[in-house]
Amino acid sequence: MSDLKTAALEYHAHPRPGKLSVELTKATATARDLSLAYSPGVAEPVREIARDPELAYKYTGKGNLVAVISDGTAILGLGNLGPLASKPVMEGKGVLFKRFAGIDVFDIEVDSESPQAFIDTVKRISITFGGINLEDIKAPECFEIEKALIEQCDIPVFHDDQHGTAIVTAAGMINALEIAGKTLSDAKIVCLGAGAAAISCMKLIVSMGAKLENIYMVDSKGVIQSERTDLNQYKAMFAHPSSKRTLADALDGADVFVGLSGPNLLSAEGLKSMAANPIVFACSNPDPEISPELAHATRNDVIMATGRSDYPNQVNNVLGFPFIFRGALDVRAKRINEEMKVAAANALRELAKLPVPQDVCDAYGGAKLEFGREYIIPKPMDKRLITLISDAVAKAAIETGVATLPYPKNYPLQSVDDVFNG
Ligand SMILES: NC(=O)C1=CN([C@@H]2O[C@H](COP(=O)(O)OP(=O)(O)OC[C@H]3O[C@@H](n4cnc5c(N)ncnc54)[C@H](OP(=O)(O)O)[C@@H]3O)[C@@H](O)[C@H]2O)C=CC1
Ligand SMILES: CC(=O)C(=O)O
Ligand SMILES: [Mg+2]
Repeated sequence: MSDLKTAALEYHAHPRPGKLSVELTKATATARDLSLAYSPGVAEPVREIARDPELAYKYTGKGNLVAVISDGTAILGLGNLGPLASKPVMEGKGVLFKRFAGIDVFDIEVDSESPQAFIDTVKRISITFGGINLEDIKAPECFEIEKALIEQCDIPVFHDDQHGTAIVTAAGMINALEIAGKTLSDAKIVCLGAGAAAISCMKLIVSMGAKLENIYMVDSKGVIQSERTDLNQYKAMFAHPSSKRTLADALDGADVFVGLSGPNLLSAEGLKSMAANPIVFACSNPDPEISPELAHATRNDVIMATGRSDYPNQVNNVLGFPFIFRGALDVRAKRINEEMKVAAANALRELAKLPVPQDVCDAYGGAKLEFGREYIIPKPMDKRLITLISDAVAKAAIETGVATLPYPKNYPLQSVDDVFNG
């Protein structure tokens, strides 16, 4: 077994299985404590919540509890391996929510026979939570599922692979283009993949200034263009007249490659045919569309990012979802709207340009990190993410009328330790 495989299995198995546990937040040492926590005292908040459902936020953990829910149909880039196999990833998302934003998570893996069964299941349990993070659900079903749940639930419902990925990709792409001396409005962009992540990423960058006619989306059957008759409505939004048919056709002269598809699908030849200072976001997990080693060996002017933690420029939704939910929960937003997403992308993009604190450099091997080809986007360990992104999201929620609480007294948060000092 490879070192990483052995270490990863050991990490998950020992000293106890999994990565998360439930912790107590109140005293439980005495009979008196138990008579408050459970019978008879627990009856008092029950009566209060029955009288006024909003009081669930006051007397239970609802307001800081997010459900991470999957059906296991698109686990990372590993494919449809079923709900149980998705559990390590969902627990992993729980780790990130807690570590970076102080948010409690129940991971829920749903064995559903249809999108409607999944929707019904999630709807029925949604009252337990302050928010719902949908994860690793394949396209096109994910679009219908998310839309229905947003309509039916009065808490934020957010498909992370769509919007978390889009926010982080947009931030990284705008910064990488700036470093390359290019602009989003002129960039020729190839997106390999036309699923949950790809469709949402391309929609967000169009809303931030990219031109639809400059985007070539490529699925497993080739370039998405007007003569295709096999496109679902989501792919069809990106069809335009073009003589390009293959990934190789699309890459010729392109400024940007975004991979949201699967492993090793971008060849050295394809990369060679791109324009000067090509930007390559090979975001498939765990194995990117092209390895950074091959990309750098192929061209010395490439600006390279992956979704992984072990290379520079990690374009991964971990830079988004913990902080976006933190901001949304803290103003009790009813939904996460487009303005909140754009605010998050802009906050992330701007943070990359600020001087990087020494503790962040130390967590990544000690070398000085500075805005440039090897540092286009902040690192997940940067404590300023919660300060800036959660603040931007909360303010956007307030400004657009989806917040039901005022700007929090403890904002902007200086660290995750500030969360309950409100
Ligand atoms: N770095 C990050 O933060 C994130 C990365 N991702 C990565 O993006 C990838 C897709 O995830 P997601 O969108 O959720 O999954 P989906 O199942 O929704 O979409 C997968 C897409 O990949 C396409 N695809 C698969 N094989 C090929 C191929 N050989 N050539 C061209 N296209 C191909 C599929 O094409 P078709 O439509 O023809 O079937 C489909 O459009 C995964 O690898 C995942 O790890 C996802 C979210 C976040
Ligand atoms: C990062 C992530 O959510 C994915 O690869 O699916
Ligand atoms: Mg995912």
